[in-house]
Amino acid sequence: MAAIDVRNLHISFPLYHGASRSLKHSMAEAVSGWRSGPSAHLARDARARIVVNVLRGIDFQLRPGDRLGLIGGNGAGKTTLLRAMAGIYEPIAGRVQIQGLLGTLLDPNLGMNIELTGRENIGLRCRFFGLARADVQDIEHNVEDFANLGDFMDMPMKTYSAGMLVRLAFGLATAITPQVLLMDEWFMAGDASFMEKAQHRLAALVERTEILVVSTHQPDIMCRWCTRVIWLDNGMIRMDGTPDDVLAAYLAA
Ligand SMILES: Nc1ncnc2c1ncn2[C@@H]1O[C@H](COP(=O)(O)OP(=O)(O)OP(=O)(O)O)[C@@H](O)[C@H]1O
Repeated sequence: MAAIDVRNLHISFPLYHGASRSLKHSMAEAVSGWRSGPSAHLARDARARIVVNVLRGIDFQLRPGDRLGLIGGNGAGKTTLLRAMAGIYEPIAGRVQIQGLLGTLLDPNLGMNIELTGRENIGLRCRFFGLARADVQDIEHNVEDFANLGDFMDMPMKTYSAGMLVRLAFGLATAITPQVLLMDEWFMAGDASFMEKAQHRLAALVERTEILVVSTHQPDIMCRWCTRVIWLDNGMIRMDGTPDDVLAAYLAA
C-alpha cells in the first residue's frame, strides 16, 4: 500500500556564488544580527557557511486516495518540497518516507541519460521499474506513438530540442503507472497542441495512481484533481485543508 510520511522536514542550501567572497561578506553582514538555526530564513550552518533555509518544519502524511495540491507564491518552496520527496535533496533535519513505486513529472532530464537514444532511455526506465520484456515492448510502442519523434527515437537525446525532450519524457512518465506520482506544474504548461494531446493521458494517469502530489499556480487544477491543499509560505505550511477552504484564503491574501 502506498504511503507518504513527511516529518519535520528542513531543507537548506549553502550559498555559493561566482563572487562568493563578496557575496559571503555581504550576506554575513545581513545575517549577523539574525537568529541562527533552522527557524531563520537566512542562517549559518555548523561550518559557519551562510545557508538559505528553504523548507522549515514541514509535516504531513498521505494515504491511498489522497491527492495533495501544493500552492504558494514564487519561491515558497513547492519545487524544493517535491524534489526532497523525490530524493533529489537530502534533508538537514526531519525525514521523508515513501512507500510504493514512485513516479515523477518534475524535470524532463530527470533519470535520462542524454548520451543514449530515446529508445535506450525507455528500456532503461523499464528495467528500473522491473518490467517484463513483453511490457517493455508495449511501453516502447506507446511512447513512440505519443512522442512522434520519427527517426529521432534512435538518436542520442542530446540532439533533441527542448520540445522533443518534453514529449519523450512526458510520454515515458505517463506510460508507466506509479503508485505515488509527484508532479510540477510546468508539465501542464506545454504549447496548446501538445497539451490537447497530453491532457487525456495525464488525467488517466492521475486516476490510476494511488497518491498524487502536484504543485500548481492554477486553482482550477486544484479544484479538479485535489482532495487536499497545502499552502506553503516562505518555506512553512501556512494552511492545510480542503481545496475550497485553502484556495479561498490564498486568493484573498
Ligand atoms: N539550489 C539552490 N540554492 C539556493 N537557493 C535555492 C536553490 N533552490 C531553490 N532555492 C531557493 O529556495 C526558495 C524556494 O524555491 P522553490 O523553487 O522551491 O520555490 P517555488 O515555490 O517552487 O517557486 P516558483 O513558484 O517560483 O517555482 C527560493 O527562494 C529559491 O531561490
